[in-house]
Amino acid sequence: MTLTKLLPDSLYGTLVVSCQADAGTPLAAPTHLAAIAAAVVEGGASAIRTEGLANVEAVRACVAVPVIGLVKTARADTEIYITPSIEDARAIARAGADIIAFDGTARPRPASVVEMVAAIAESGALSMADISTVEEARAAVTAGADLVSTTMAGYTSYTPADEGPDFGLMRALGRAGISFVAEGRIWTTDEALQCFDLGASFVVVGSAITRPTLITQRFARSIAGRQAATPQRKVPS
Ligand SMILES: CC(=O)N[C@H](C=O)[C@@H](O)[C@H](O)[C@H](O)COP(=O)(O)O
Repeated sequence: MTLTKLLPDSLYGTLVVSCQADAGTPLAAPTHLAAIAAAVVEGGASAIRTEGLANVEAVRACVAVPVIGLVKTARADTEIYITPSIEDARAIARAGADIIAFDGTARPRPASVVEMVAAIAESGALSMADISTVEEARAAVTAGADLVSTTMAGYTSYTPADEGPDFGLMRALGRAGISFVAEGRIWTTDEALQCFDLGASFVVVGSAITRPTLITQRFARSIAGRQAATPQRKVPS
């Protein structure tokens, strides 16, 4: 059996960590993201999901685990920003990704899901369709996607943007007999375990592990809220 055929099985029941940083933020450099990737692999991450060609290359060179690659591209002609085109997918494969994540939603798009899956298969990588509904998941599976992930739940105009993971979608995917990866707004270990209880093949956690600005904001806001409700006195001098 080829490595790519074995790959999804090797990730089954594990934690994958997404290492991404928005352009212009302090960690947005391939060396920084590769260092974070190495650190989370030491902590037990079974694979790394990362964005941008230079980051995929740097992470690939730095860790021995599988790399899920994508590019985020803001285009005037489409809402689709996760690996919108066939050329993007080919470039990510050349950068060394084992799995290529792409937008698998039903929105108008430069290349169809069928075309994206075919191009990714041709590149030798596995495809991961980022979906937001059961119908999109079903269409991606029919198109031959190797994995479907709940990544886009809450990020399309027709899905609810809850604070936490979309457990409702996971439950519905399970009921429909569709294998899925749980991704998006998983902030606690309990939430990660609940994803597995609902049938997730593996979970992808990003912000809660690798975005220190967001993690710090959560602590700072929570502490500021408490301070406003019950002000703490200063230690008497
Ligand atoms: C919607 C979208 O563009 N998601 C992106 C996909 O690669 C990333 O920004 C997320 O960090 C990733 O999906 C992990 O999710 P979270 O950071 O919530 O654990």
